[in-house]
Amino acid sequence: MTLLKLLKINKWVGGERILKDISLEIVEGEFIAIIGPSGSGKSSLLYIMGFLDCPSSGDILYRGKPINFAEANTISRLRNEKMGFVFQFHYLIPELNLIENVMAPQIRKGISPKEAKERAETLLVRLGLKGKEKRQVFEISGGEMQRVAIARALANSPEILLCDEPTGNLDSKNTEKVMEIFEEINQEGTTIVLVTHDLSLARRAKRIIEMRDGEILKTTPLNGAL
Ligand SMILES: Nc1ncnc2c1ncn2[C@@H]1O[C@H](COP(=O)(O)OP(=O)(O)OP(=O)(O)O)[C@@H](O)[C@H]1O
Repeated sequence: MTLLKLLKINKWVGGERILKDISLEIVEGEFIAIIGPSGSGKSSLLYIMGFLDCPSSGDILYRGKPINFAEANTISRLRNEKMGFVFQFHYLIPELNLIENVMAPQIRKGISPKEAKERAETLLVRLGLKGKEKRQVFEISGGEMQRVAIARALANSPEILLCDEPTGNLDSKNTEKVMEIFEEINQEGTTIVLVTHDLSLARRAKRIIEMRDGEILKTTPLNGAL
């Protein structure tokens, strides 16, 4: 089943066409890596996939339904309920402790505090943070912060996890931990799109999309491409 379909997506920024006629289909359960040189449009494409930015032209379908960027409420509900995001910087809320950070998106969705707390606890344990649930964000390491960010991204059991250089600030040991978590949740059925500079990480995905100058240069293997 196709989860996300992009059809002839273009994005213009300040007179520059940064995405050029991008067509792409993401099937449920895929693990896709997007690679390419700096400035090739990887992040811009990921943002559009996550409805964080709107295209200048082209169509997007989520589970076959056209996305209308003018419907802000529908878009934000889809984003909150179906999508998870992990960025290079964790964007955790410093005023909240770790468990509260993971509870926050669930509370926003209307889940009861009791249920949200239980799920947050389970996720933090799963991500190796047992016993640190009540710590403040500044009381844990960078690798741990990124794992809390992943727990938060998984809090609402997203259908798709969109990750922009999630290991960009991590050492090799923490990078490995994060990649193992991604592989694990992908095996459990979560679709993943990972933007990375690192070819060795990209090779762990099931499909690699290579970008250059706002275009898809190559998709490996070729079968999923439109
Ligand atoms: N908000 C913006 N304003 C102006 N130009 C932008 C903006 N966002 C992206 N661009 C331009 O669009 C192009 C693609 O940027 P993008 O961040 O998508 O590339 P990238 O492949 O993710 O790069 P990097 O690997 O360095 O993060 C670049 O030329 C960039 O300068």
